[in-house]
Amino acid sequence: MTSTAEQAHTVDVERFHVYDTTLRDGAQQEGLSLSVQDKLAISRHLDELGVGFIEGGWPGAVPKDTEFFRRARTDLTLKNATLAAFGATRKADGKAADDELVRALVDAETPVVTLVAKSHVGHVERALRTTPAENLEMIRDTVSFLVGEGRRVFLDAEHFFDGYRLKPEYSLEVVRAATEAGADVVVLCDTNGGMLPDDVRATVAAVADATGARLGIHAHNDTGCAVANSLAAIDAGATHMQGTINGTGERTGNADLLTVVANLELKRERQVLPAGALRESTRIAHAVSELTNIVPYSRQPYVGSSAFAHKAGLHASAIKVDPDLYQHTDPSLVGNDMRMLVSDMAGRASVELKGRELGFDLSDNRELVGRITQRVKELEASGYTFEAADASFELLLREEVEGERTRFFEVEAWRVITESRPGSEAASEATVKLRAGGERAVVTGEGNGPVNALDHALRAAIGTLYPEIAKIELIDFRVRILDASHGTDAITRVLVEMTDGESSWETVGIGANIIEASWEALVDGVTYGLLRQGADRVS
Ligand SMILES: CC(=O)SCCNC(=O)CCNC(=O)[C@H](O)C(C)(C)COP(=O)(O)OP(=O)(O)OC[C@H]1O[C@@H](n2cnc3c(N)ncnc32)[C@H](O)[C@@H]1OP(=O)(O)O
Ligand SMILES: CC(=O)C(=O)O
Repeated sequence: MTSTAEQAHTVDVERFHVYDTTLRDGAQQEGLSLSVQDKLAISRHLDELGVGFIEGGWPGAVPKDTEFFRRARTDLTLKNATLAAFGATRKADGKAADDELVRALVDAETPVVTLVAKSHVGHVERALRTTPAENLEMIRDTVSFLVGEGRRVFLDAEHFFDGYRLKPEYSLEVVRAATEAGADVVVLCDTNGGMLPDDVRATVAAVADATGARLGIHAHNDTGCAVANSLAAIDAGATHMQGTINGTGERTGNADLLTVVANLELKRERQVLPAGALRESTRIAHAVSELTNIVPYSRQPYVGSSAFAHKAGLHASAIKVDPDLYQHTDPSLVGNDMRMLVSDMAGRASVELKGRELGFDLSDNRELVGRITQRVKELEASGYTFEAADASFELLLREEVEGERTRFFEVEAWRVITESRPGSEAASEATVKLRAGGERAVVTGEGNGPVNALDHALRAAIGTLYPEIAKIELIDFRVRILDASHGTDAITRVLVEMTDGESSWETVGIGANIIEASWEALVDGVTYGLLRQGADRVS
């Protein structure tokens, strides 16, 4: 079952196990439901990242997981990772060989089986409702049966840290029983996620000392310390780390594997993934977010879109000298990018760096940069926001650089009416009057709402002159009332997101009237899209 590539990788994988449980514990997150197809796709990403082990699920208990392991045999070719099936020790007072769920683990045909076992005496007595001695027997019997079936066994010692605090001798007995029966690694689990790094470090060191077993760590994030606890355990000698991509998992989640791995490689100088693989982490974090249907967390360490985004003017001015002055590491090492945010907190350096990001060299024009900075501050004070509307900022910047606003058409007027009749849904009709290519157009459009109707009318008015508009699509529309105390009199801010299928951009509009704000954002969005498409201006 081991390919040449696997053998070439064996040394790294064995020295330190990066064990991914996104497909099992990660899928225990509220709201997350993975199909077999999703699991296969995520496995391929995990393999590209170079994790050593992929825990695919619990065969026999969860039908989808049984099917995943069946499909994996034919549909999954792994270069780096080894598949692990997860399950529990046999039931009390039975035999592992006769236990249906244990047999399902064998039937999954994975090289590795990870067994969850009780290691807290209180859980043995109250949750398993058996004796401490029988629990040890369940562990010995199940581990040795699976080893006899040719499986490599890892043992997840559930509630280990709480159990060790209550009755250390019993928890140590569990570690010894598992290793004596043939388990390769005993993974100490902070199942309830209540530990802090000092407890974890001290316990792992004491258990290693008392048993000599190879230890792993499985940390949950209930105290916000899952990553710190994983690192503490590794510092204390654990050589196997379990985590999930983006930290998904039961309750508050598991240790984010990407953060732990980046910390090990970049802060501890311990290579735990194949050379260069860390640079794939941002891409893989986003691919897994997509597959798990979870909006990426922008403030996620290392891989989040805000992880290297800089808003404060003073930060930007230092970054202009050297990015290291305000960044803890080089974003490219994890496949991320530095970004400048332009807002009312920007200074000249922010605008200059943002300009550079957009392809404008403003370095020798202090007066121009100062003017743009001032305009941004004034516009933001009136309700605009440019950090979320890069495209509106670029149009403003071009206006200042080129001395005129980029326009593909001149709007003369627009109007919308919305009609509601009993028994049918309200519908809108918009009229747009504009000039483009030396011609005047007066066009109407219908839609299920006023913005939709305006969008249709605008497209109809310029579609012949600018066929590129067919590629441009409105994909998101967000409205925010800026001064809630004014109720319906308040200023409204609208953010519009558009795409041409290759990339997306956001624009902003404000107004006392929601439709006025929307129209401004819509026109800027279409203008920016035509600019991106390289449309020839004919107005
Ligand atoms: C810490 C973790 O996250 S471990 C992973 C947890 N994951 C899951 O639970 C997801 C999959 N689970 C399932 O599909 C089901 O819960 C099953 C198939 C495992 C069990 O289902 P059921 O038999 O219907 O029982 P239920 O879900 O109520 O679980 C209780 C049974 O599990 C036993 N049990 C609980 N913990 C363990 C354990 N660590 N090892 C072995 N058995 C255990 C209990 O003693 C009880 O057995 P009993 O019915 O013979 O008294
Ligand atoms: C095994 C496991 O998922 C836990 O103890 O949290």
